[in-house]
Amino acid sequence: MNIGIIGLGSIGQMLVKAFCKSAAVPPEKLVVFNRTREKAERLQAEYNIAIAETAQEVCDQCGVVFVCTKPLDILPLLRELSVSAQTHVVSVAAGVSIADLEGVHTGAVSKVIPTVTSQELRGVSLYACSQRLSDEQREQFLGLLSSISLAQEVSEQEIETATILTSSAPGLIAGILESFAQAAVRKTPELQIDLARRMLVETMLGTAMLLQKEQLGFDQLIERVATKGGITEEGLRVLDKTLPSGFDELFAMTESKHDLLKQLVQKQNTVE
Ligand SMILES: NC(=O)C1=CN([C@@H]2O[C@H](COP(=O)(O)OP(=O)(O)OC[C@H]3O[C@@H](n4cnc5c(N)ncnc54)[C@H](O)[C@@H]3O)[C@@H](O)[C@H]2O)C=CC1
Ligand SMILES: O=C(O)[C@@H]1CCC=N1
Repeated sequence: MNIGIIGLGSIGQMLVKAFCKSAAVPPEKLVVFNRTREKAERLQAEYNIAIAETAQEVCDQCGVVFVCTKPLDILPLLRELSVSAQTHVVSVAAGVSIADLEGVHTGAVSKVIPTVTSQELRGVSLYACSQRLSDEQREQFLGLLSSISLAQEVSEQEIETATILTSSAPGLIAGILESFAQAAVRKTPELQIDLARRMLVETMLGTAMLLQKEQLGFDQLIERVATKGGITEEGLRVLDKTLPSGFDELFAMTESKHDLLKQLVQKQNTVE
């Protein structure tokens, strides 16, 4: 069965690369369409995927179609298309619900929140499916997500907060690391910023591996690093003072943005 991808921005491209890297989908069975054809051609040069002339062609040729456009482009695009009820439509958009998707497609629909880290076959794909999926469709869908990530089913109540932890997190972590590196250089200008960044990346990789390989809890790792009466303890005290309120604000602001997006999507449902 062919797998379709409409929209080749960050996430559409990640899916192409990850499905090819994991060998979950033979490249010739990946059928893609992007508004700007050059993006598709660049990917084709590397992966030998098939390029469709239109989004409709993707839907006509594929049993599963990942729609990877921006949230406000999802429903208008699906309304324009004529998609067989046999086709499983998967939206990756934040703020577009299963009910929204069921309103524009008569067949099976799912929602997945992928992460850019799945290009390295790591990270978590959050997903929620409609009741309309057959056992076979569900198994195939899970197989695809599991080939590129840890596939985690979540309720639509959980998905927004979980999105911040899994899908926004690579960007947020990069922001935290940049701030960490900049502060180090402000403190000690002799230290080169690029060296500070490289040190943090290597340290982050090592930290993640240690946590995972030894199945350490965060508290256990802290205990291992923070020598009693030592230096790290002082740093942790500062973080305890400043981070909780910062993260509370982060979740409040991202929730507001999710709410705004959902309102705009709902407006698209009522305009006709
Ligand atoms: N970037 C990320 O890490 C994540 C993004 N998402 C979701 O993925 C979706 C896409 O996000 P990005 O990839 O970051 O955006 P992007 O702006 O990089 O990509 C959107 C792509 O869709 C194409 N496009 C727009 N309308 C189209 C149409 N009618 N037909 C074909 N192609 C069309 C654009 O040319 C562009 O290449 C959003 O809905 C976002 O919520 C979800 C999880 C993570
Ligand atoms: O920032 C965004 O809107 C998308 C959804 C989650 C990650 N990136």
